[in-house]
Amino acid sequence: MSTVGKPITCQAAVAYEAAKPLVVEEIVVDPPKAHEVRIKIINTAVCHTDAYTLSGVDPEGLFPCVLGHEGSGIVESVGDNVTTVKPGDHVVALYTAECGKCKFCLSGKTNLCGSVRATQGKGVMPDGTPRFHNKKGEPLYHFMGCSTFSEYTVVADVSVVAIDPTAPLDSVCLLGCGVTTGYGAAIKTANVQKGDTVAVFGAGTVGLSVVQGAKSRGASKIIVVDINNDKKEWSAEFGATDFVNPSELPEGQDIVSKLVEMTDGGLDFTFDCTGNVNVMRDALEACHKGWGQSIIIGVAAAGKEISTRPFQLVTGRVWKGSAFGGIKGRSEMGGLIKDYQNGSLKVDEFITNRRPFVEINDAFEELHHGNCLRTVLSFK
Ligand SMILES: NC(=O)C1=CN([C@@H]2O[C@H](COP(=O)(O)OP(=O)(O)OC[C@H]3O[C@@H](n4cnc5c(N)ncnc54)[C@H](OP(=O)(O)O)[C@@H]3O)[C@@H](O)[C@H]2O)C=CC1
Ligand SMILES: N[C@@H](CCC(=O)N[C@@H](CSC=O)C(=O)NCC(=O)O)C(=O)O
Ligand SMILES: [Zn+2]
Ligand SMILES: [Zn+2]
Repeated sequence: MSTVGKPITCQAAVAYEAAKPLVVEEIVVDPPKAHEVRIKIINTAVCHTDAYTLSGVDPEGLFPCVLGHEGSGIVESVGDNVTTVKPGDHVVALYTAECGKCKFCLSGKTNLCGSVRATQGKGVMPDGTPRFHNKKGEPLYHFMGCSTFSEYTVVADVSVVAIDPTAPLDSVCLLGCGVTTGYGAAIKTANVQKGDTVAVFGAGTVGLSVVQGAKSRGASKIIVVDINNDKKEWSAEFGATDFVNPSELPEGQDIVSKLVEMTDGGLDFTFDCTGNVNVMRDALEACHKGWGQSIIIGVAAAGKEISTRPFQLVTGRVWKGSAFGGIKGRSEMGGLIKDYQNGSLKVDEFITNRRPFVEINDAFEELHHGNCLRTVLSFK
């Protein structure tokens, strides 16, 4: 029986309260309105940002909500005036929308899109209402315009991209965030060039994706900095030339001086992939005087601020940030999928764990373990 135009009751993981386990239960997902798309999610992974928001430190965090933003699936139905995807299309959800028409999209300067960001940050669809409610009839907030921790979700048409149907959904879900973010930060935001020296702080999926982006550009030195030695082997597999554990430096040496010493004065590019503001400072200060650029990717908790001596910038170091790797999801996802399919972009290598969706709380738990990069959850 067709579900088109009808509410769908399905399984989801609801975050009712900060810092509490998700509740796996049946929720009701309303049909898509105009310019909206209802997706049957097939796979979703858990990103550190989901854990960050669940922990309660995200100033935009709202409860109860349906988290999840690294997901792939199949379009179930579309609302009026949707022209870019159709039922049956295989898709990846996009937390960075691309409308192609707003000031941001038309600027040619950024991948940030202004079309749905305001309502996205308030946990509702562009008309100001949610499409989710629980069995008691209580509304549930959306998250990052995606909410992939539900068997069915509704997203804005600008927040979804159709992909090659031969691409395995249980791998390419990672292109919805972690892999794209790190890889794009290296090849787009920083635009690393052959021979450049690079340091990556934090060897999670995002950081290791920076590493593979830097390697693909021919960086001469790629130093991974992580407090967990278990990340050393992975770092080498993704292309790092060196690994430094800052907690194991000899007495009197700090990570900045160590990196400056290793690179004859500092790095061409550094990347923060930890979300720790002290690490962000180290990453900036390890840049080469005159031209080094430090890219902030990590997400820091509410109230945290970055600081450094202005002299660091006066003397030519540049501090910048990167969201979704500077990638425009609807224009550029197809290229990333091709890179994955032709073997030039590693994706499967990040999948350390697989679980049925009902085990989602275990996936959150293992995200905090050094031996896990990504857990991919499957609905069926
Ligand atoms: N800007 C954007 O568009 C995006 C930002 N993010 C953010 O990027 C960051 C990384 O995400 P993800 O890769 O999923 O996260 P992970 O938790 O998998 O990776 C972070 C890594 O940093 C390590 N680490 C923690 N503290 C330090 C430190 N002081 N020095 C060096 N290494 C440290 C962690 O070690 P350990 O394992 O021991 O904890 C871990 O290996 C997060 O803040 C996330 O919210 C994610 C996606 C998109
Ligand atoms: N809600 C947080 C901001 C979180 C944040 O910076 N998100 C990243 C993506 S993290 C993905 O895993 C991002 O792209 N931000 C740009 C945006 O438009 O949200 C807060 O308010 O601090
Ligand atoms: Zn993410
Ligand atoms: Zn736009």
